[in-house]
Amino acid sequence: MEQLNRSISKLKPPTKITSTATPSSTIATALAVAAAMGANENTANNNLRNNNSNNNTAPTAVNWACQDSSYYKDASDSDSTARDYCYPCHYINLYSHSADRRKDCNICNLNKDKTCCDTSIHKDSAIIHTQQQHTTTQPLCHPEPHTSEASIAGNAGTRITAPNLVTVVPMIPKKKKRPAWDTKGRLEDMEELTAVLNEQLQTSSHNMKDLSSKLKSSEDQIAQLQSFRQNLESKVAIKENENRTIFQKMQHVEQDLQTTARKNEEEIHSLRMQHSIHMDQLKMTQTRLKQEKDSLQSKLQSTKGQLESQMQENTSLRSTISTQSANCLALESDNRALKEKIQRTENTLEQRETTILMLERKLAESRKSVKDLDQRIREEETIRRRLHNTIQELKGNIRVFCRVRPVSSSVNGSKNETATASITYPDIEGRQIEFAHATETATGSQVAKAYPFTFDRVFQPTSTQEDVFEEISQLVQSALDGYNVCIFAYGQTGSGKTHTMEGPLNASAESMGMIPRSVLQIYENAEALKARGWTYQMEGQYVEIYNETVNDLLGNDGLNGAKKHDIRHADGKTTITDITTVVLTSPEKVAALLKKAAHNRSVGSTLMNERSSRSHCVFTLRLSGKNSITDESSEGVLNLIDLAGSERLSQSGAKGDRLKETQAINKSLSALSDVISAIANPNANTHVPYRNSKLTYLLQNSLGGNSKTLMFVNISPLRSNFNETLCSLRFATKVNACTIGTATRRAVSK
Ligand SMILES: Nc1ncnc2c1ncn2[C@@H]1O[C@H](COP(=O)(O)OP(=O)(O)OP(=O)(O)O)[C@@H](O)[C@H]1O
Repeated sequence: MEQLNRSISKLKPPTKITSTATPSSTIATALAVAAAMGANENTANNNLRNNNSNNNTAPTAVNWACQDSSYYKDASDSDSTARDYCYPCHYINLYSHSADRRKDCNICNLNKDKTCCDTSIHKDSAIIHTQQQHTTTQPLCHPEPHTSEASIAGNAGTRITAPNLVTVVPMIPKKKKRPAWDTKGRLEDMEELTAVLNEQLQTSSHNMKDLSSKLKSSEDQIAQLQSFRQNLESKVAIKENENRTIFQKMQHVEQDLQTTARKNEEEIHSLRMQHSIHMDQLKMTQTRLKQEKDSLQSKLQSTKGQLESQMQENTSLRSTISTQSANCLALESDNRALKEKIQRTENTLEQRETTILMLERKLAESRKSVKDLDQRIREEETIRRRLHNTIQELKGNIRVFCRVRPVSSSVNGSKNETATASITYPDIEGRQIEFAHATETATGSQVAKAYPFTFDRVFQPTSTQEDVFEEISQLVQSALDGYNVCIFAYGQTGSGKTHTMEGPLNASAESMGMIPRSVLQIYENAEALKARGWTYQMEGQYVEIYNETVNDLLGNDGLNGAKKHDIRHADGKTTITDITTVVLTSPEKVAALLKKAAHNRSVGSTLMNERSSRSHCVFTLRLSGKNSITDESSEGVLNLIDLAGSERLSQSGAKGDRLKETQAINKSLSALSDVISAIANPNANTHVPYRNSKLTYLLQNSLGGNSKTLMFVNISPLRSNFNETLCSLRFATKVNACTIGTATRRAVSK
């Protein structure tokens, strides 16, 4: 059986039905063959019974379908796809092998829920289940043809009747074999057998008739089936056409698909490229993000640390807040107390406001009186200036101060050279100085002789720059008031003229000379006078007279007559051509000016000290004042002069250029002496020889009758310098004896 099943399952399903044999004809043929071959009737009967019993297993389920269930899908088959057709007979397995659902009817293409042309085809699910079981458990093709209940679509009304297979063939009784000698008995058995066989023959004839009629009906059925087959073939042809069309369509679709696939491949390729680029970018981004992540993590760590510290701080702040809350309560109570206090204060304030109003009235009155007082001060300022001038006049318009320089610690030499002269200061007012010097008489004996001198002021070696300036500050004030003031230092080389007028290089506040101190005082006084309506403009010039040549110490052209400068006088004013004039707006600017002058003097000669002692230096400060209240104006000039050393030619032993220098110096100093003598002469018609030297010509307006002049005579305390000191003191006495006219103020009152 299994072998048969396997061989059947190997059969390829035919596309067309080629055999017209039906299952019923197969059965009849089987019976006929069995009979013809004299096969044991028991075997034939058993086959029939088996078939009947098989038929009984699923009598209804197989009525409408091919009974050769071996062509149907066995449940155990690995191919799980259910077959729709019985391929050999082309009958239709209407049902799916799935037990829980029914497929569409393959004949009418309608499912059970719709009306089929032959409703008998469709069975309920229970029957299908039975069919299922039958199909899976019955491998052989059922001998039964389609039942009378079954019908084929397209052949509705034609029913195929099942053959009657229950006609029983009489059985041949079994008898004991008779011995050979029992001829009668054997004859009787033969007769009996003949009767049975006759009966069987009759029955078989009868069956033959039935079978013939059955054959006829089967042939009808075959005819029906053939027409059904033709019907199906035409359907198949239509389907094949449809298949071809579908196939062509499929080819088109395939081509389209291939084109699309190529396009897709290209797209995929470009997408892959993009993808790789994106991947690279993503990797870079990933790296960057990783770095950012790392930095963020480190930041997070630090932030966590900060957070923790802030939390700690928070905790401490909370405790502070609780403390502060307590303090706040205390403060609130204080606040209440303060409010009460404020209320009391406000009351007091109101009283004070009344007082303030009263005071404001008084203030207005006071302001008026202050204004009056200011007016009086201005008037008194004018009076002060007049009185100041009167005092200066009383002191004398030409005054002489003597200053003895201290013995320098750096002085080296023999004992005679470093020995100091015998100097005394007899009066307590500080106006007298007396030298005691031993002189040889005609007899050769040594006689001590006294040389007393009296000046307006004598400064001892211990006197400071401040002491000296205190005495001349009144004259400086006169320049601010609009007078011409001339202060010059006279004396031998090294007697301290430059120290007195300028001070040492890089001087401190204490060691500053008369020039910087005068400028500072002028600035201070000018500032103070601003309150009284005075504003001043200051201009500075610094020139050197060397060998009767005027050099500009503030210019950039160098010295030694690089540029020729002429002295001019006009309208009581002295000017020098091509000279540098610096507007002085602050004391610092004056300091810079002095520094530049010192630099120019130093570059003028490699032997700076030599040159400085051989030239006259004149610093001129012009002061133009204007009073915006009184509309007054004033123009004063302050000349501060460091004269060249006054060595006597006979004693200096100079030769060559030094001789020429000394001659020029002596000439100019002698001219100065002559000018002062002429000015001091009471005869008004006396000629004043200003033009005899560049120095006197330059100082013409400062030495004249309308100026205030102060001469420092600087002397050395050394005995070795006694003769020169004596000469200087005698010249100073001569100057001091002069009485020059009253100085006039260059002021305009409008
Ligand atoms: N009153 C003083 N106190 C301290 N030192 C002084 C005083 N007078 C002069 N000297 C010092 O004596 C030296 C010479 O002084 P200074 O150069 O002022 O003399 P001078 O008369 O200007 O000489 P020259 O005619 O050569 O220019 C300087 O070193 C200076 O510091």
